[in-house]
Amino acid sequence: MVSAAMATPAAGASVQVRAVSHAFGDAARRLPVLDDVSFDVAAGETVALLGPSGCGKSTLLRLVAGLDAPGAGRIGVDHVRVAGPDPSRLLMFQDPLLLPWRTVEANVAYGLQARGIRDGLERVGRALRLVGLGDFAGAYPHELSGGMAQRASFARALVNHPRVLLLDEPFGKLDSLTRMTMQEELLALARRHAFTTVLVTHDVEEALLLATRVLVFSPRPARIIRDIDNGLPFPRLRDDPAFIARRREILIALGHGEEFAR
Ligand SMILES: Nc1ncnc2c1ncn2[C@@H]1O[C@H](COP(=O)(O)OP(=O)(O)OP(=O)(O)O)[C@@H](O)[C@H]1O
Repeated sequence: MVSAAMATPAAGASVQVRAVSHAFGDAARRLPVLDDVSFDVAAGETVALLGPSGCGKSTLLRLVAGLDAPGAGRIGVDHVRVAGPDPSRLLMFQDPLLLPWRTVEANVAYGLQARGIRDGLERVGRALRLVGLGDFAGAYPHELSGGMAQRASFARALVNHPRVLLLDEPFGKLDSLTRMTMQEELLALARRHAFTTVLVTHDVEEALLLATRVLVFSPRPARIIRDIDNGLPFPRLRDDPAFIARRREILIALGHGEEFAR
């Protein structure tokens, strides 16, 4: 569980996505994936990206991470053009991607060691306690449950003091109860440390529980078809009529018929 006493010195950065278009392939077999996408994420805000499978959400996240450059348009963080990956902008996937031959502590320390950061182990200990894995520093990934492995992956991100966390369906492989716990923990972490979060999810409820704003994308090539300000107060309750109404609005925007949107 998340410890209230811990603090990381990260503060969120703002993100600017301006007229971004992107395609894969060559002139003969061109696959347009993003079509003139523009949005801003304020520092500390959590924005959820929802859209049909294969529309281009992960591609957009990779562009914000700086892993690829957009075909057209511009991506900025704190109004500085993104020119490549940076530890302050971290991408986390559905799969925790832990190295099986390293302990949890060594997995979390990996990026810091590579960058030669001296107080690395202290930072690792803090991050592990923050995600409730303080007693599992010496464990190997095969000794962890799915939820614990994803927590270790979170710790590996937090230890870098990220300013922007880019989450690509981070809870997609977890059972529904672990998923709920992890959602609550992410919410607590994001609110306490004020890092900026861009969350790709297929789960409308997850988007509404966590995000301050929900962007709904069209089928590929992805365009923003709805930008929903999710001003629901915390704690957000799934059975709150306002929550249900917003969920219905999003499902209809995603093209689901009235009968399935209830
Ligand atoms: N490196 C690549 N080379 C060629 N095509 C790619 C590449 N990466 C993604 N694509 C294609 O781009 C489109 C968008 O993929 P992307 O993974 O961004 O979608 P997504 O919205 O995240 O999908 P899902 O919700 O199913 O994860 C898909 O048609 C995919 O096949």
